[in-house]
Amino acid sequence: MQVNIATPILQRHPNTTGACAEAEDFSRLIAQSHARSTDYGICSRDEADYSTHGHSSLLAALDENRFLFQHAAPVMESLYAQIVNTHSVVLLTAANGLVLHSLGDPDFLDTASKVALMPGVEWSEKSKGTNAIGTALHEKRPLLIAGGQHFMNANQSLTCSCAPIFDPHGQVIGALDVTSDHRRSHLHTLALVRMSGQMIENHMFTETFSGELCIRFHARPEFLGTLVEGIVVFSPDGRFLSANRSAQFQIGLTLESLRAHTFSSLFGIPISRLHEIFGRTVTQPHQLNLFSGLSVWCQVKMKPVGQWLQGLDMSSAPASASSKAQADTATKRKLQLSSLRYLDTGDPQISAVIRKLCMVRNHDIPIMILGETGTGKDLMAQAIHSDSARAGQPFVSVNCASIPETLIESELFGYEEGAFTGARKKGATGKIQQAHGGTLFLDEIGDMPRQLQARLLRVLQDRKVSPLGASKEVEVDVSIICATNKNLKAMIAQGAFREDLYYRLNGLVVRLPALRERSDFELVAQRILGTLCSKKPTIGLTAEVMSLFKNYSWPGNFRQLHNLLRTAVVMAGCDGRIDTLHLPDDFLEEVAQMPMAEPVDSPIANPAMVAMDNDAGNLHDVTLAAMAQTLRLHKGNVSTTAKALGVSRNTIYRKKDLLPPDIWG
Ligand SMILES: Nc1ncnc2c1ncn2[C@@H]1O[C@H](COP(=O)(O)OP(=O)(O)OP(=O)(O)O)[C@@H](O)[C@H]1O
Repeated sequence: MQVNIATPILQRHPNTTGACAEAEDFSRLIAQSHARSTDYGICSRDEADYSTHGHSSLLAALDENRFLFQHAAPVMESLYAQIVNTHSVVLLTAANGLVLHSLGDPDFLDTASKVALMPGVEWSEKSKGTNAIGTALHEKRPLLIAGGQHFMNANQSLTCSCAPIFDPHGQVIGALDVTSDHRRSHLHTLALVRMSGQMIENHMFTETFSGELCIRFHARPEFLGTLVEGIVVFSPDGRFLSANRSAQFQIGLTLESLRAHTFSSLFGIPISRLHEIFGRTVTQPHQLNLFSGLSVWCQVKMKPVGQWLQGLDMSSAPASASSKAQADTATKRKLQLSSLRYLDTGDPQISAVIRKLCMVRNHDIPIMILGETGTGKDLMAQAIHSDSARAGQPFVSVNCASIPETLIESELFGYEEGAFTGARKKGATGKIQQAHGGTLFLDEIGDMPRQLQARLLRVLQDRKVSPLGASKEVEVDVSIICATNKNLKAMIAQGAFREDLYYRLNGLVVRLPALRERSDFELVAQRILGTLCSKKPTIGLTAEVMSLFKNYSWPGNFRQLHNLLRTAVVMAGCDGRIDTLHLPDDFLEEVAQMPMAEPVDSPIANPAMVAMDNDAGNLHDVTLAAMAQTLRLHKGNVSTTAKALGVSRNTIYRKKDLLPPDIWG
């Protein structure tokens, strides 16, 4: 087979200098990969195996790689936005080369290879021979594999740029790849892919070590806060925990070698001097010298002095294997318990909501959760609290709809002894005060009586509460989350809800999708079954039941699904399979009366399109008009527009050139 060795590798390897050495290095790498491919028993003339791993394996892989997926998905969107219309596909794979997610339009490929760029197909070297994904994962370095450099003839129409992705502990957990037709390849694509991979790694790194002492540095101050800054984290007593790839590069040591270091051995000063030098919890850049003599600008994020000193052990002993293991275990435990992440089960709308919530975490921005009844607003509020710095403090929930109007004032604000007839002898602390230091969750805020809305507004503005009958106000420090299934804007228009209160509460508004809108139904149902049968559940749903469930509208959302499954599990037993005979008659009757589901791209499935079709007549024009209108409504956001119209994002991207340019966000 002809191997093209002229294509330069776009990565400067630490042990080589100059383009010649790089080309030699690369041709050796390709030759070794081809030899491995032969050893795996692959023949270059074989027909490529494009079979998928199956839907349930893919779901399990998505669940297992949720941390990676959650951080990679938004980066993939922006990477794709940069290469849209270049006949390319963006792929995310797990560490074994299994494609987890793809963005883009493989229409440029012939039918067989089109299928290969889909979730569920494995691109390891063992399965496809030399290819960018499998070989980059094997070599643990970014690679561009073009046309004839692929081992199998079947893949030689492709050019692929791939960067492996490392987790915050230096393990390869997946790969990011852009694949295009080999005649349309661009050398700069690999640089884009590498930068995007680095972005994903930095996001994961920062989130994993959010509570640790974090030093960001670069030799040039203008690079602080950019993708290329080094990030290194230490425990409060100065033991090295981890460093991102840029930090390893700048310091000139691998993660393994860095583990023998402490803060003081790396930066040449005792950790106890950090507060003296930097003074505040988030600092201005300051110059320090690395042990190699290189002077770098540093920005430090650390806990306030009191908390800091509590954890400070001045011994600064080097990190032992056991301390690393402890740090790893603590990080893993934190990841497992992070309940926002637990709720992120793969639906893109929910992932987007969780991403936004993570961005505002710990900024005490009031959060408003919208959604139909039973969509998990309460659960989400608890997850926000337990993932925040206020997690150890109270989470106090007030259901404004369930407390009688006459009692809601005293419930919320509390009262002093003898404040009113029937008051308790010693008075009572109101819910707002009970939440001091923690989070106050105002559920069904749309049902708050109008005269109390003004009092609540004052509390939010002044951060003080005055219990009934009290002469003094009490200061309160609470983070506010509210939820409603009502249309507050319509209520404002009708004078039933105060506009000023609305704008106090809506720091970040998130909408939870209804169950029928979610794409992760199977995983969610399996999770609920898991909670209902705690001891090694083997229970599942028959294909017929799953199909019924997927086509049902679920007006009661999770609550309804939960109740239905609870009864069904009792009937079927935890080792059985839930069949239609385990479902309640009224549910089956309702399902039987439902109209047949329409294909999602059909105008019949989309009332907006139907309405316009009557007026216009040319379906194509109507479709474009509906897309333009919806894109405007969603401020150019393709994902939410696609969801609203019930079409794929690709359908919208395909029409990009036909839509007015001013509507893109
Ligand atoms: N993502 C989820 N996975 C599994 N079960 C869930 C999920 N979200 C919510 N539930 C379950 O659904 C039920 C209703 O959830 P929750 O009370 O949070 O909904 P809600 O939107 O606040 O409802 P309402 O508007 O009626 O107060 C609860 O039993 C909850 O445990």
